[in-house]
Amino acid sequence: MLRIAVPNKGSLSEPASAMLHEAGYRQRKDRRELVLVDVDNGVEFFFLRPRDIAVYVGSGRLDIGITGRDLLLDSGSQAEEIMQLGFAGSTFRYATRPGTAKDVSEFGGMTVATSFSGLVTKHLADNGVDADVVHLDGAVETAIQLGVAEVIADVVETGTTLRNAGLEIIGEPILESEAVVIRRTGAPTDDPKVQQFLRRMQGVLVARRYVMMDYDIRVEQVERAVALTPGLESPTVSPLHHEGWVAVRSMVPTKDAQRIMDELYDLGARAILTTGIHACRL
Ligand SMILES: Nc1ncnc2c1ncn2[C@@H]1O[C@H](COP(=O)(O)OP(=O)(O)OP(=O)(O)O)[C@@H](O)[C@H]1O
Ligand SMILES: O=P(O)(O)OC[C@H]1O[C@H](OP(=O)(O)OP(=O)(O)O)[C@H](O)[C@@H]1O
Ligand SMILES: [Mg+2]
Repeated sequence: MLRIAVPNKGSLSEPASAMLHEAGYRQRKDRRELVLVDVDNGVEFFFLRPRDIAVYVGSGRLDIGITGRDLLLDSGSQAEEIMQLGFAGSTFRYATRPGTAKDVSEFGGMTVATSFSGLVTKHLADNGVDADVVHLDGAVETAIQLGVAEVIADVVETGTTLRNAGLEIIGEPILESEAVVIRRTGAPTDDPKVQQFLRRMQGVLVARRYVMMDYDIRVEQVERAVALTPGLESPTVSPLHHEGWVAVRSMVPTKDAQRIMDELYDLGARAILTTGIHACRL
């Protein structure tokens, strides 16, 4: 059985389970369930703290896991990213009270509070900055107000939490993070069970990002039309009973679908339809 670590709480938990469910796997109904065996799909899910997932996978006890890139790098585990999942997107950044420092190079002698001390210690060292790092479990924004640190390093999504704490972002992002699939560093890449899992997850991403578009168009315009809807490989073009017309079927990115429909209409296409994709294997 393939053994997979899934976040049991926090920002990663619900979207990860939703994606696994869309990929056809059983998911827990009760948040207190710790292990779930999906016999039909040959998979065993372990619901673990997001922060611990890289440790389990890095130790080789579990085959793969879903976690955040920031948590993976912070852990220092022998695990590597093998797929990006497109949710829990955030940046990891320094922040201070206005006027404290303009750049990481000015943090020397200061104290930096963070829940990601592995990541921050490495980043400061890489930049040749001699600052103290104090590890806190969460709500690190408050550390400055309470005098524990002059600088914090934390996850920033909208920036609202920082603004509410009267803090400003300093310098470039330390990293850009999102949910990722990880495995033990150097594990064999050709394990068929892992490959099948990745294809299923890829199928969910494609189903979420693309719609199927169908339209009818005059033969003379078909080259210009398919330039707008090239599809992933090549569009299907079929003859219509009505002579001089063809039907075209192609996948298009959901975010571009309305614009493409307008442009196809202007080219003379008619009966332009989009339909959702529920699942796919590329
Ligand atoms: N506001 C957010 N937007 C996007 N991603 C986030 C946000 N907060 C945390 N994350 C991501 O979630 C992961 C952290 O997981 P964790 O469950 O520890 O944090 P959390 O969602 O803040 O939960 P907790 O309630 O335990 O603090 C990291 O990969 C982080 O980048
Ligand atoms: O930029 P924003 O959109 O405001 O989001 C970022 C905030 O979200 C997370 O906090 P969370 O609410 O999980 O609290 P925590 O600090 O206890 O983890 C993160 O730690 C930041 O504080
Ligand atoms: Mg949090």
